[in-house]
Amino acid sequence: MAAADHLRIHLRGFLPLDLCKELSFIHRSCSTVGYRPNVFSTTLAHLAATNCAHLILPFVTVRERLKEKAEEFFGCEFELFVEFTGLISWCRGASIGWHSDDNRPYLQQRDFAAVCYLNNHGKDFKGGVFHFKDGEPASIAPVAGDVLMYTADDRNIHAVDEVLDGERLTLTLWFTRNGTHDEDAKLTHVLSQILAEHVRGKPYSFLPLSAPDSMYWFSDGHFGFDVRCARVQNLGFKFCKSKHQESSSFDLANGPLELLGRPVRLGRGDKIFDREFINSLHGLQVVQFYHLKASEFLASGKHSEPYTLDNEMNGMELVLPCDHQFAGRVLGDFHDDDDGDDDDGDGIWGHLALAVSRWEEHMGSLSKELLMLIPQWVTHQTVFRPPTHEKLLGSDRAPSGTQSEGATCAIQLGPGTRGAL
Ligand SMILES: O=C(O)CCC(=O)C(=O)O
Ligand SMILES: [Fe+2]
Repeated sequence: MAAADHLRIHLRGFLPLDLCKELSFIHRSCSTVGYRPNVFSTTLAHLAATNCAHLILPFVTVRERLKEKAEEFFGCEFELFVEFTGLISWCRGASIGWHSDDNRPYLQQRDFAAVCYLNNHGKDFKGGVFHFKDGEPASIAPVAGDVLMYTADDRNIHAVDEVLDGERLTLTLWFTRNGTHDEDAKLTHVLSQILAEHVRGKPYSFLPLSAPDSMYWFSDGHFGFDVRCARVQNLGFKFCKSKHQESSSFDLANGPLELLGRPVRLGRGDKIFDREFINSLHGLQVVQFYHLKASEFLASGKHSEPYTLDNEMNGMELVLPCDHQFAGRVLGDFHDDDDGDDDDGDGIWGHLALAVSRWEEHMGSLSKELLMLIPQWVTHQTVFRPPTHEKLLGSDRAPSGTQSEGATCAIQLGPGTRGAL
């Protein structure tokens, strides 16, 4: 079958909804301001650079399945490399006019694209419909779990309508025949360094490391916000000072946003959750994990872990130059009908306490899995899921080709660690 025979395919329900949600969790916990106006992105290289290499694991199986599907459909078995993998979200105002995906000199290696939709047009965002200039299907309104694959050349000129409200989220991959642009070679190089440090006595830590503050700063030239603050705010929380912080003793050479790289606590209303997070990204990941898991916590009947609250909010909220109204306009108000959480305060704090320990367990188990896999990945210069590894991990990974990839969330290998293995 020649590639010319098949230019594009719309695959419905290719990604399980659990995986869509887990990838959304990763994006909302780790994204930085993206490469174009009104866009946020989370690349695998960024995850590796910010102590979050273990969060590459939920991508591995779907990445392999997408590459296999592209090779089969476009008739180029064993010829393709993944050139780029990223979570990309477009917020209000983002759009792209008619283009092909190889339309710049530095993009000419791109042969095929796979765009996986992680949320729904109409429900999670308005606008953002995809159009091909010629041929069928002509227009695609994103549905969570659907994938669009197409050749990256000018036989697939396409455009995306402006996003009018909410945040439109995709997992986007490009494939190439050119091995010098192999993303896996770059990733395995970085991961081998991480493993070498771990072995040499700097134990792998799953506590996130902040990138420079400028990477989280979103601005339209007049107003601005820090995306870490905005995403915590969007779920009803705010960053508060650490209990031990004497702000006067800080030398904030680069301004108040520096406080987001230091220990923080989480507040809601007039109460502070009395737990220190190593930095704002750590707090943000736990809040997003709480949101991801709230309905599961309710259904399991496990509602709470012990927690204490500090009622002294006065003067404790971090004063940052974030325009929350602007952030609300850009990112939209977050609605998720099935998070299962009502707004009664006690339930929220109990669930947050539960999320803290479950987050540690989950990240601890992903980190162990990553450290086990890196040697094989480095040997083969490929990021892959060895079949024997699935068996070792037990029954929570169904065979590929079924609704299976979301299962990484279910793995729990034991009690929480303290962030370093
Ligand atoms: O997100 C989409 O539907 C397509 C985006 C696109 O065309 C691109 O990033 O080149
Ligand atoms: Fe495109």
